Amino acid sequence: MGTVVDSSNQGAGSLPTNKKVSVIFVLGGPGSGKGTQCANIVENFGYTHLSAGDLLRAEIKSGSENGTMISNMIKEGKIVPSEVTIKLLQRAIQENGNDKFLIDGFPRNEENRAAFESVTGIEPEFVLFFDCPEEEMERRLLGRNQGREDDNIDTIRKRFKVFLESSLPVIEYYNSKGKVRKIDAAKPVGEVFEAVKAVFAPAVEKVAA
Ligand SMILES: Nc1ncnc2c1ncn2[C@@H]1O[C@H](COP(=O)(O)OP(=O)(O)OP(=O)(O)O)[C@@H](O)[C@H]1O
Ligand SMILES: Nc1ccn([C@@H]2O[C@H](COP(=O)(O)O)[C@@H](O)[C@H]2O)c(=O)n1
Ligand SMILES: [Mg+2]
Repeated sequence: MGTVVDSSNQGAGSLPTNKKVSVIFVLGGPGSGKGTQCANIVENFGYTHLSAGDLLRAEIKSGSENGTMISNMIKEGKIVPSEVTIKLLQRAIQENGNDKFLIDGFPRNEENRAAFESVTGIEPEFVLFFDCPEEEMERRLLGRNQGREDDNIDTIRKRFKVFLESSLPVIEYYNSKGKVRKIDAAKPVGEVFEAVKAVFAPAVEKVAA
């Protein structure tokens, strides 16, 4: 458990200023199936899904002053400064009644990881890592058809490079702390979810016992 302090909400309003939350980071390369499996976990285990990428895309749509910068970074497959993404995550956590969150696609680099920890004081319960070969991820992204501006071959290659150079070291960091639960994400959706369930079920059984 960690505590999210909402400094923009001190002393007034209906949101709690300090909220204890349990967080699981959901990581893996672009197209590894993070969003797909988070939807299954939400349905079966009562977590709230927060996708950092979705929050950034919503921020662009909202007409925010950061919108153009975020949009340019996403088109280039680059990582948006932590300060921006962490504010969006903190707000989403504060505004949600749940206390259990899947944070999908974050932390994406060492700056994300260190800043989130120092700003929120939250350590993840564990990191769910969807491991998938690049050829399979590329095939999935090119077939996704959700109109994402970054699902084109040029940006996909840039995103793979960023994943290898900046995101994998974060997974290695958590692995050195014994926190990574690695899933073979190259299998069909149902089989991947069976492996995910095996990670979540023991925790639920312990609570029920
Ligand atoms: N195990 C799977 N087998 C085949 N296709 C899959 C599998 N999991 C997800 N997909 C499909 O692959 C595409 C990418 O999946 P998804 O959006 O869940 O990935 P993601 O990791 O969230 O990607 P991104 O990092 O780009 O947001 C989607 O079209 C999804 O339906
Ligand atoms: N922590 C993050 C997460 C995402 N981004 C940017 O959004 C793009 C799409 O992310 P998905 O998880 O939805 O694939 C990503 O390529 C980054 O440009 C980010 O900056 N920081
Ligand atoms: Mg996704």
